[in-house]
Amino acid sequence: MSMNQYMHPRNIYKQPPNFKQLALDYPEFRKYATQDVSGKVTIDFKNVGALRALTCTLLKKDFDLNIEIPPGKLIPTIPLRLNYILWLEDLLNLAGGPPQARGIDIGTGASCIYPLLAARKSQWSMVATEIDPESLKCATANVANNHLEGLVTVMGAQKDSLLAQVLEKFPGDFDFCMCNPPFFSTPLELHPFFKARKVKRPHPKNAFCASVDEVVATGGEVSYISRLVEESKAWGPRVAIYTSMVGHKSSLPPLKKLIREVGAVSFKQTEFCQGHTTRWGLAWTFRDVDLTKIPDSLISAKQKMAKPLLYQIPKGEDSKYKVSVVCERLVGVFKELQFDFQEIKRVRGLVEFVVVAFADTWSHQRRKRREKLRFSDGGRKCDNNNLDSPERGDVCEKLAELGVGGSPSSKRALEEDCGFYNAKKRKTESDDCNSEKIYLKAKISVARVGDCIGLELVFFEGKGTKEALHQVLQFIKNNLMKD
Ligand SMILES: C[S@@+](CC[C@H](N)C(=O)[O-])C[C@H]1O[C@@H](n2cnc3c(N)ncnc32)[C@H](O)[C@@H]1O
Repeated sequence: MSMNQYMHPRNIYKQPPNFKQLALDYPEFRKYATQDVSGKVTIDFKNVGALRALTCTLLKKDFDLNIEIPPGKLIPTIPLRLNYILWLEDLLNLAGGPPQARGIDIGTGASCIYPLLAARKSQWSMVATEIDPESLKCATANVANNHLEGLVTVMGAQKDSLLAQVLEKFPGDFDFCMCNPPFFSTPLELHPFFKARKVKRPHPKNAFCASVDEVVATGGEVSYISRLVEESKAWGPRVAIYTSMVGHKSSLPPLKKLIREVGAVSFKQTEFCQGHTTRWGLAWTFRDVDLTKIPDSLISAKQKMAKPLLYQIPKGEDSKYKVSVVCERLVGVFKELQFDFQEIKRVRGLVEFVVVAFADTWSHQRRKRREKLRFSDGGRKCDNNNLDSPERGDVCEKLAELGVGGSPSSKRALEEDCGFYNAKKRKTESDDCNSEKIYLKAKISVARVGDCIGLELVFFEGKGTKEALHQVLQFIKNNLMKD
């Protein structure tokens, strides 16, 4: 499935480029364009020349940038690169940075894509580093050809350092740093067999268009970005927001752990989607900025489609095992937790509520309950819902299929994508805005499925993140049907 719909909301390539028009307007692109019997114009994505022409043409058409990419060097996909720049814009707005930000691009490549886009699109001033002499030469030429030397400085770099060489050479603070690291640890990983790591995952559709040195580094991206995180610890607030792209989902947990360990104040994770490719972005800061506060409207549709939490209410006495009784008790729980709540739908076998919490009113109660259990029940976990029961699986599956109350159809699990860590909470003007005060907003539905009753909880927004919803579900499990 193409994931263009999940691109950043401001990405102009959410609407795919019109290849027919590109072929009419740009002779270099036309060379690679073919028309099928239905009149549809396309290119061969396995042809490196066609990919290079597409990238150069889009840069020319949409950003008035003229770039050269030598044979064998990485050809950047523009929609994905633009996703990263737009996310940086959001982060910088959050940090109250100046409109003309000052940034560092680590490993800019022959195209110098990020600094050129940043300078042309947003007038940011950029220092770009590169270790490969040929790429360095080409990046410098690309900047000059576009008359952007006033905003972009390209500098040769040493392999053993990522940030130090820039921060030692250029005084003053930077608003951000960015990095598209070499994702792989060995050239073997570039083989299509390894790239299609999962049975269900299709083989890459595009030609491989980079040199091995550009995309392979000892230890792969985890080691590379870990170096960046370690270096960021040394430079702390000299750079307002440190960021990196991440190529593999499996790299996120160790990196987030390290970000926590080096004492970042807050961090944020995002997804960059384009075509059949998903990449991730990590941002962290040592300044007093809460990166988790990216406004909801800017979170991609995919992130909003959080996987709902499902729970089958264990069967008890017949007279109490009714949707109406469960709802009554649920309302009791909402009141106990001081939720603002509203019933938004009631049809046969289905009731939906929207609930809003302005503080965590459940954690203490969980602790007290756990303690009570430890003494009364020998520490056995009180979860009368048998997680291994096949029946439970069926009901949850059914609930998910039903998409109770229009819940998201996507079943892809989403990771916790932000953290508060040591956030030094400071009252700001925006704290007075109501939505900023929301700790948790969610939809909670009660539905009958066959002869069972299930709950579905969907996270909407709130500082408590999805973690808070997990905790609320746990509270409901522990309290809903108790007498
Ligand atoms: C995956 S490429 C990214 C190129 C470009 N930023 C892009 O997104 O298309 C990684 C680049 O980082 C460069 N590189 C690797 N280690 C580096 C280091 N320590 N300092 C600066 N550049 C480095 C490589 O030569 C390569 O050009």
